[in-house]
Amino acid sequence: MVLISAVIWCALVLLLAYRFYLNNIKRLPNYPPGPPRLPLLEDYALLLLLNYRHLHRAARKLANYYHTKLLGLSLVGFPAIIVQDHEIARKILTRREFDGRPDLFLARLRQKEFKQRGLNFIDGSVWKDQRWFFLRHLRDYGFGRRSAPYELEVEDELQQLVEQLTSGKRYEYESDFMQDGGFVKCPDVFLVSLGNIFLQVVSGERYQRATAKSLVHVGRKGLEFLRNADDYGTVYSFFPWLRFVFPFNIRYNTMRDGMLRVSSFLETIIQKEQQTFDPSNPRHFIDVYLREMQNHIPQEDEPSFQYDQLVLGLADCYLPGTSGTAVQLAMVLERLLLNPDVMKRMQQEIDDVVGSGRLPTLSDREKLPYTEATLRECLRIDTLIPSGIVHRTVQNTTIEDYNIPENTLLLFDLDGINNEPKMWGDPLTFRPDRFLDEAGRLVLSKDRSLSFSAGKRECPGQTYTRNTMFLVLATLMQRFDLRQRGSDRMPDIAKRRTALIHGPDDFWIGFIPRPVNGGSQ
Ligand code: HEM
Repeated sequence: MVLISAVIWCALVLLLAYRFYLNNIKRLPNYPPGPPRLPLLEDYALLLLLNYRHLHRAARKLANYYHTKLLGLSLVGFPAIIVQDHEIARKILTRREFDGRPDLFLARLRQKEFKQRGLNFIDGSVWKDQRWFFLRHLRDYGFGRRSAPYELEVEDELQQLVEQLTSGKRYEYESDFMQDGGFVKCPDVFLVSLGNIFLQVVSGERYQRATAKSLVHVGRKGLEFLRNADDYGTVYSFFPWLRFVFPFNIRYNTMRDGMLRVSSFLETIIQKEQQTFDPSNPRHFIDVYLREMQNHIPQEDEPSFQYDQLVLGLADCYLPGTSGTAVQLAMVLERLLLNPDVMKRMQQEIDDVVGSGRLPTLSDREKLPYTEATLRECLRIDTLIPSGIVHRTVQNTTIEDYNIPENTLLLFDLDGINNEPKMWGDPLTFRPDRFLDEAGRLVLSKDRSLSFSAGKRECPGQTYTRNTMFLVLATLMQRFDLRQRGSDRMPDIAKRRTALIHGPDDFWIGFIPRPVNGGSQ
């Protein structure tokens, strides 16, 4: 009897072990190479062990170890593939079966009631409709295209930035990011201008300097989300209940509070506009969306053209347009501190073409190829979103002869691709000239970077971002030299961290006015 029981127990244990092996460790047939699927935190734990500061670099290390450009992992209960190669990434990004998004808890925690809303983390027909509507109608108010009235507003906003940097702090709230001697904290110093430049499109209004405290506050909250989330879903997408457990609740609360503050700020703006809304006379994007909400008959479980979709859709634009772009600009300034010759050459170009009697405009852009090339080099070498935003396969498919099941996650090592030695030769050298020909003309085909991704999910803010960053950078270079505080060290690129975005910790920098008659100092 004892023997029979022992045999039954052994068989049971073996059976359970075999099931565990099949479900958790055995790799899918003909699946890209990678480590075995580990229990609990799966390969996320391995990435944390290899490089918890930069998960995308940990994945690259594993890909090198397995000699593959397509690394097969397992994340949040799904098979996952990390694409390391430029050509393969471009091919995948243009195939429709890779356009889905996974339903991650990280995405849901951004919404008040944990609903899947916004533009970043929805898919299917709702995503197509919403993305189209946002882009189509934001453009009407100047987003990502030439528009004389909008450009005048942007110019006025940048004039205010120049005034602020020249005259120093005036309001109490500015002491958090402005010190005597023209020193300001990055990225905070850009939050008001970038906030206003975006709000002009969506609400037709900008905050005056005296009342712009809320733009700094909400920009900081956005940063808290971007600096605490990560591109692999965070531990909360594996175990959402961890948000109730100390000390995991701290990071969770920071992310959630950050996102909810951004949303509630945008809600305040929407509600203000609702009070004077007239459907026959739309004044800006919010009005156009509110009008569509009135005309739209909601279907069950279909969030198109509903209030909470407007809020999170705007948040998905406001966050990268302010906090994200401010960090990218902060990295531009770091590169210029490290490469003063590049800064001098840009200043010379701007002096020659624009002079100092007016601010640079988008019409000057073609005649400022070195400035444009510098911006492109910054976006390449310092890839803001190193792994992009995770995609999902919507059907069984293949990549490079590997079988890829439906619901596989896809991450793209955009940072690795933008810095591939094979493609760039000397990727770690900051060299804007790589985008110019012998005559100093910009050659767009030389810019094969993927900082904004590609395909149908490509960043819809790309043109808007390039326009805005060009104007900010050209204005700053025309009007100021950069200087560090005596006690500060030169930027150390190796000290940066990667969360959802890559970037430095906050730092201080001095803007020293240049002579107004043009010419470098
Ligand atoms: C330096 C600034 C920016 C960078 C580097 C950047 C980069 C990216 C990347 C890599 C993606 C992922 C694309 C994919 O899934 O394949 C993305 C998506 C997105 N970006 Fe940007 N972005 C920036 C600024 C902006 C701005 C200013 C806006 C809007 C005002 C914006 C709105 C979006 C939206 C809505 C998506 C999701 C698109 C979709 O899922 O269809 N981004 N961005």
